[in-house]
Amino acid sequence: MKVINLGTKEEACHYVSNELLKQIIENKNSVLGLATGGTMVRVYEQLVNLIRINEIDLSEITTFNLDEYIGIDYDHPESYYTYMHDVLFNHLPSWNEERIHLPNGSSENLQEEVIRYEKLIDEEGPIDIQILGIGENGHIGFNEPGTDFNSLTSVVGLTESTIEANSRYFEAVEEVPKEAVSMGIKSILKAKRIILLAYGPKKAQAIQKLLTGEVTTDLPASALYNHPNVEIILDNNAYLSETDKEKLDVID
Ligand SMILES: N[C@@H]1[C@@H](O)[C@H](O)[C@@H](COP(=O)(O)O)O[C@@H]1O
Repeated sequence: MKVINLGTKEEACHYVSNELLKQIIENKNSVLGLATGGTMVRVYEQLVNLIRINEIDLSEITTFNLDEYIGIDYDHPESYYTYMHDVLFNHLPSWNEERIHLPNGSSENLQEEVIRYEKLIDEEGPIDIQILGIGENGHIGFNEPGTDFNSLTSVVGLTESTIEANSRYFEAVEEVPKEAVSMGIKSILKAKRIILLAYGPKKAQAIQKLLTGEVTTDLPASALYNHPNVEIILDNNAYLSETDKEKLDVID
């Protein structure tokens, strides 16, 4: 695992958008694993600019998103389908909608849906680059603490802490869905290369735990130690110096 502190949010996001760009330029049939959350908004803004400047055709690119809420329609303003279209897909005309994949959290048969999605990843994959954010409790995708590292795409319950953290995107905490369809930890680790991006002080504690090197289901992101090609991209706020760590112990 490589851990790189790029100092600022802007630089950290730029590293990720630039690696996606390089992948797309290298192979016009690339398969990208995409993530949502506030963390990725700037990455996608930068990527849109880079793709426009370089006049890149995206029609052969395949994308898979990590997760989608259950209990809100795909056209709900806070669905990940809406997020991805608002932030990335609608800004570039050459995406091929048939190659854009998100789990369908509104499916009437979720058991079939999770099998369909995992099978599709296997058929169209492997994913060349999977980008990840991290939850304040160390979740990746919507794989909460306690999730088996062998998990495949499934219906998952969200913890109180995730519901609370994600309530900033909804009008009230009661409106945050309590379940989602998420790629599992094993599904995520099928990617050839993984880049996890974390910035800001709210992620410092999860990153601090990750960097202890302990591999435990209490911290889903620690499963990444079982993958040979992972980069953790940070800013000064998410990466704690020794002095900062002491402060964190005091807070604990
Ligand atoms: N399911 C998503 C994750 O994929 C994301 O990485 C994380 C962090 O979100 P944010 O970037 O808004 O802090 O939580 C959400 O719940």
